[in-house]
Amino acid sequence: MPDFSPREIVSELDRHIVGQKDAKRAVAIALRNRWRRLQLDPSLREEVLPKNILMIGPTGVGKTEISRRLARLANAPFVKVEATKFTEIGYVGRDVEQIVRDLLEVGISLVRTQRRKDVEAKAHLAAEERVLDALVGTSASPSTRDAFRKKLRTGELDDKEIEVELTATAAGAGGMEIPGMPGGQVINLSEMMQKMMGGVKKTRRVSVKDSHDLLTAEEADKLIDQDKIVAEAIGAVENNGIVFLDEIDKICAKDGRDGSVSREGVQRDLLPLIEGTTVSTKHGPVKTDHILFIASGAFHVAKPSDLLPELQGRLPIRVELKPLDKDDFRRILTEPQASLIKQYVALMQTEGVTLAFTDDAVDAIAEIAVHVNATVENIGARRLQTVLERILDDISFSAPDRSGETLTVDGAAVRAALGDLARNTDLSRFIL
Ligand SMILES: Nc1ncnc2c1ncn2[C@@H]1O[C@H](COP(=O)(O)OP(=O)(O)OP(=O)(O)O)[C@@H](O)[C@H]1O
Repeated sequence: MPDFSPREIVSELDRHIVGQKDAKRAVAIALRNRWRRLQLDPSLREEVLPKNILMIGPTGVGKTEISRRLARLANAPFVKVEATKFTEIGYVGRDVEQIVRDLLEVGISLVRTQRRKDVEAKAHLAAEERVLDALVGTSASPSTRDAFRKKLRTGELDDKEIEVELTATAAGAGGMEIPGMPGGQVINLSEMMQKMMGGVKKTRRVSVKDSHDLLTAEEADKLIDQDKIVAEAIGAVENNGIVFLDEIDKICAKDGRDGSVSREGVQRDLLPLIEGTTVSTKHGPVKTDHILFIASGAFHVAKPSDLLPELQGRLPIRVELKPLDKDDFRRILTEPQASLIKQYVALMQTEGVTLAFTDDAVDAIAEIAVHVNATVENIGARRLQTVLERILDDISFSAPDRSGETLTVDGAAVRAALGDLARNTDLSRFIL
């Protein structure tokens, strides 16, 4: 786990998210607390529970984005779940445990990617040998092999087709849940087959270029110990995992009137996960005590105090995210490291088109987004995407024919493209 200070975490989040200082501070402290906890004596470490967070704010103002970026920064397994999903018909109480199983799958693929990277150089060489075997056979003289190796490295042989034997790995292959069996009792057929037959081999015809990634991944998997990956992933989930529970306000009302599952019931089901329980998964038990839960909701109708008292107690840190105004939109368009405008400029660059936006244009886009949010529906910063897409529709379509040109979008162009549309509420309901 990286040992960033709260200040460093906030400044890292600042590179992607505009404003929302309180929320950034809260998640930064939560992350640092996890690092602090891991420095403690093991006996005390078990006692320190995470201070889960309740984010309150309208849609599209950065709640998910802050949590997702935090997870990426911490290299932490992360899942986002809509709490309302569990009010659907057909829901059975223990489905909430699936959250932890999903989190573990995310953790496993995170750890596997890291470990693959660690052995990449070695795996790369081993894969090269296998490509050479396929090209010249195993009995070719060393000088022939070397000659081909050179050609391989310069990419001369990229398009040549070869036959390679690949193992159908258990990795990623789904397990099969047996109806009626308690959750987590899963039979993984491909894993069983592998154990019985020592791996199922399959011959595939692929180009030299494509074979390389496949073989490197396979060689890397041979170099890493799968059991260790699972053990490490369980550790990462238990100590470092983050669950983002969206729409928690929607499970506040006392009872679903439409025959769906009682909302309070869903809160009760969620409670043990947040309080700390052990969930059985096909990879083994996972303890949830130290998983960080970030719950989020608009709380337009229901209030945090409408949640079950036990749940309120488990979400002690409350942060409010502010609605975004025109100035925020202007900054969101331009400041973040991969802001929407930077993305469009880069995309057009691939066509040889130089796209530029004047300050006046950014101003006009922000203004239209605020206007449509106010008159149609407030979807926060997501509105910028629909507005920009509309403005750049023509340019996007004709870009391949305009290679070499510089296209400047100014305020007048924005207003010309959208002014009438934005003023017509009925029309913008469909288009913007
Ligand atoms: N303050 C912000 N700075 C930069 N980008 C933002 C900001 N707020 C929202 N966005 C962008 O808007 C989009 C939606 O934001 P996000 O997913 O965080 O919404 P949210 O607040 O979690 O809403 P919901 O509860 O509906 O999921 C994302 O693409 C995000 O990058």
